[in-house]
Amino acid sequence: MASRVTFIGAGNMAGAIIGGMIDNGHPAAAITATSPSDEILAPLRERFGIRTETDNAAAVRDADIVVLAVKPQIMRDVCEGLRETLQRQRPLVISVAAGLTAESLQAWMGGGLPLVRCMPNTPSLVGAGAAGLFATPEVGAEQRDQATTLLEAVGLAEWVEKEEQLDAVTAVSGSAPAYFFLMFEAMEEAGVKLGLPAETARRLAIQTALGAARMAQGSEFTPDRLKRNVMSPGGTTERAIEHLEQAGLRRIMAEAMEACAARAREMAEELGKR
Ligand SMILES: NC(=O)C1=CN([C@@H]2O[C@H](COP(=O)(O)OP(=O)(O)OC[C@H]3O[C@@H](n4cnc5c(N)ncnc54)[C@H](O)[C@@H]3O)[C@@H](O)[C@H]2O)C=CC1
Ligand SMILES: O=C(O)[C@@H]1CCC=N1
Repeated sequence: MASRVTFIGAGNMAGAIIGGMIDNGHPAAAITATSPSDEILAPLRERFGIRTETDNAAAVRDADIVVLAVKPQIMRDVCEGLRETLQRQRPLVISVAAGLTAESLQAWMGGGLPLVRCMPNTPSLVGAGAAGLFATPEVGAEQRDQATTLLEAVGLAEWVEKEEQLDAVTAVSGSAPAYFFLMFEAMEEAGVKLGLPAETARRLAIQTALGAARMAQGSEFTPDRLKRNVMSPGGTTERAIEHLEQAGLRRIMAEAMEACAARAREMAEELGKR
């Protein structure tokens, strides 16, 4: 029988995982999402046929897995509100919140719960998510498999050994869809300047990213080798790549990703256990 999964919070991230689960055949009747606002829940009910609930505790009562998918800033209130029910029910809890440490989450939930911290991303919606997972000592082998099954249903799931590695995962994949969307915007704008209609430039840029990702995924060649295969000596690509390297693309990426991971650490400090 499929696990009964309750999402506390029904926003972008929960919606993306739910959409991916439904596409992958998880029964809609075994998925519940909560939000204080039925206006948020109605479209999810209509689109996916899942169960919805405005009362968090009621939605947790029959859950095998509870996914905490609210903004980090309200996580403490939400966890404290669920403490009694979670301690009684003892489901596997998966937090997708950036930053918030297992120590804080456990303290707010009353402690000792099987807790997985997960950093997913929104391409989960189309089955192409990339998630990092970290298990606390309370998580048994079967629950680890449950978390793997849930996240693999919507993409790639990679376990990390140390909790702090999740901040790096946030920089590499959690936040990273936005880097590529920014790149699409920039390529479209530049394509328009070069004389293409915006829609044509956008379609070509997106299809090229898809093609490059599919070629690189599982390839026997490194990205560097694949890049060199496009660069004819003295040709056009060489000129573009030289420009990107000289303009400091690698440094810019490193700095942006360090800022991302630093913000996750900062959020853990700001919002952490009190
Ligand atoms: N958006 C993204 O790409 C990613 C987000 N995350 C994490 O996912 C979490 C949620 O982020 P988003 O989905 O982007 O936010 P969002 O703002 O889209 O969704 C939050 C949801 O929580 C609901 N909510 C508010 N108060 C609530 C309460 N008391 N009880 C239950 N539900 C409540 C809201 O109605 C909303 O549906 C965050 O902790 C974030 O760090 C993690 C990875 C990627
Ligand atoms: O921007 C954020 O804080 C969340 C976490 C990773 C992606 N979105």
